Amino acid sequence: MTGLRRTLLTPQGVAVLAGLVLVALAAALGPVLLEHAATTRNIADRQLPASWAHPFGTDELGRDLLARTVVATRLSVLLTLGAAGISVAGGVVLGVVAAVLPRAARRLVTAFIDIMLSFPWLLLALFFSVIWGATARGAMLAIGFAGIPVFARLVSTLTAAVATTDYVHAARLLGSSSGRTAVRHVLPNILPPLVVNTAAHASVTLLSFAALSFLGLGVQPPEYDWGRLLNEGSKRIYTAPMAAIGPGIAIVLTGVLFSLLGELLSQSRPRTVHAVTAQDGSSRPVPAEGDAVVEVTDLRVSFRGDDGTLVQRVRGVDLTIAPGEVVGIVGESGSGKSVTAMAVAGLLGPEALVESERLVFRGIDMTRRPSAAERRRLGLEEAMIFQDPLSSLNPALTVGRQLTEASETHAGTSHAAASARAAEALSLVRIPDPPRRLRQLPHELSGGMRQRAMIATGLMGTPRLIIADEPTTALDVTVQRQVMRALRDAREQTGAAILLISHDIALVSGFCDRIVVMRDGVVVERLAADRLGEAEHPYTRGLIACVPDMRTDRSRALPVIGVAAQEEVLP
Ligand SMILES: Nc1ncnc2c1ncn2[C@@H]1O[C@H](COP(=O)(O)OP(=O)(O)OP(=O)(O)O)[C@@H](O)[C@H]1O
Repeated sequence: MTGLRRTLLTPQGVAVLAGLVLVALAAALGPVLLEHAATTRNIADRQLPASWAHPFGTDELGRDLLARTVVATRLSVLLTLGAAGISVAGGVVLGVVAAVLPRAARRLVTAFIDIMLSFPWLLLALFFSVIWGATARGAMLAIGFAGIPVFARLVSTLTAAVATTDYVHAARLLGSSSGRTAVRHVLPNILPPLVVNTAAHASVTLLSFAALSFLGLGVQPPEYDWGRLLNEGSKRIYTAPMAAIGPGIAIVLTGVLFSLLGELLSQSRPRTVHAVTAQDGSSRPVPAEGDAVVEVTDLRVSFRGDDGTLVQRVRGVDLTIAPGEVVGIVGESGSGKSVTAMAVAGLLGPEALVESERLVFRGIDMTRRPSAAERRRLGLEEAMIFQDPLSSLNPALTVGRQLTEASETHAGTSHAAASARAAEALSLVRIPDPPRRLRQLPHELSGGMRQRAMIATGLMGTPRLIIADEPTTALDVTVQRQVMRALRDAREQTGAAILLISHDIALVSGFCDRIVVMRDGVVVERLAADRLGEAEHPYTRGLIACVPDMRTDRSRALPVIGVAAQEEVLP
């Protein structure tokens, strides 16, 4: 909102606002104040050229064309808004449906949208106007429907992009239903670009109305809009040019205003973020010791390759995490660390084929769809911290809103109690001035603070497992230390187990109890963190050899992992 206000206070913003106010006044007051001048016939003054008395001249019945142009504002603008509304509403419905349908049906709808888009827009409008007839209503429906494919494509693309973001994954992890996720997380984030495009599209819609009315297919006498006036004036373009230029100016200026409004809205779009969950009680619940938090046996995850064949990316992984244990998964990029963690969290999408002998989180079978009660438990007991804190927080919601969401939803905590808990969680991860930070949007926090806010999100429930997927990769070294300290504090406070994913074996060995080394979808070695020196697998030793220390000869290149593993170039 601040961004919008700032943009509107620029000279361009003020000019656009003033123009829009003028158009709104003409639409509201024109038919009231000028109806008489616009409709009174005066045969003596017929077809006069422009003069001081009649700046746009008069028509063949002696009616003042300036008055008629002003009066026509209302119908022109209403028809434009009506048609744009139809395009947007139809586009949102079709676009969201296209984005959520199963793969085959989605392809069908997308192909239909693509075919519609391949026709020039005005051609579609002409086609529809033949169906609905040459009336003002028919033109509005025709232009509105012709615009639906444009918005359907925009919405399906935006929805698909938002649906794969970390904060939507996080919302799913917190047990948010599809409807709630769409309304709370997807819609607010596709709304700004949608509004921007709607404003820009309105100018095209206005021009299309003018075109249809000009062709005699739109508004019919005795009604008149700017296109109709342009049509009538064009017949006298050589003798009384203002009869056509007058309505033409109205069309162009209003169209430019709509375009500029779209431009201004796009400039003021905030860049955003989102985070957390909670519970009321004053004393922080400590999970009971007992069975393993995570039990994974023979996990296999496959994705379809470009040629349609299934490619196994995780191949037979076994993993057990005890309560409170800190386990690290290390391995080079593409080794399957994240996919393993996402499978544990139940966050892999339908594109992944997950098979396993056993995939259990605290008694919940993660291979099948969880029940409502299990979803609630998962929302409170699992926390996920992704690599990029900016993309893991919903940019459209305040930090406080994101922190309190899960506790209010799943634990039934009151808003006041959840807010107090959120402030407590932020202090716990050492974010100063929690009340102020809770009111801010994610982009107003620094990168390290955002990551710590994500950790605080996990503290709002009763976390049994915190999955941190490369939580410090995007941060500089000092901030990395703060984030790792926050993670350690979180563990001490809650007793939660931690699954830390990283390619940095030094970071993992300093933080974890146990290390699991993955390569090419397979676990190649398991080690106690304090026994790195005893690593046996050449790949693990290669990873260790790549970590520089105080004794490293800086004039020599570090070993390359693959080469180190193959040639066993090891310390
Ligand atoms: N949605 C997906 N569709 C197809 N392939 C995928 C998908 N997600 C992951 N993969 C593939 O699975 C393999 C393992 O990916 P994963 O993200 O687990 O690697 P990683 O070890 O976490 O590496 P990084 O540190 O780069 O994230 C990669 O080859 C990746 O391309």
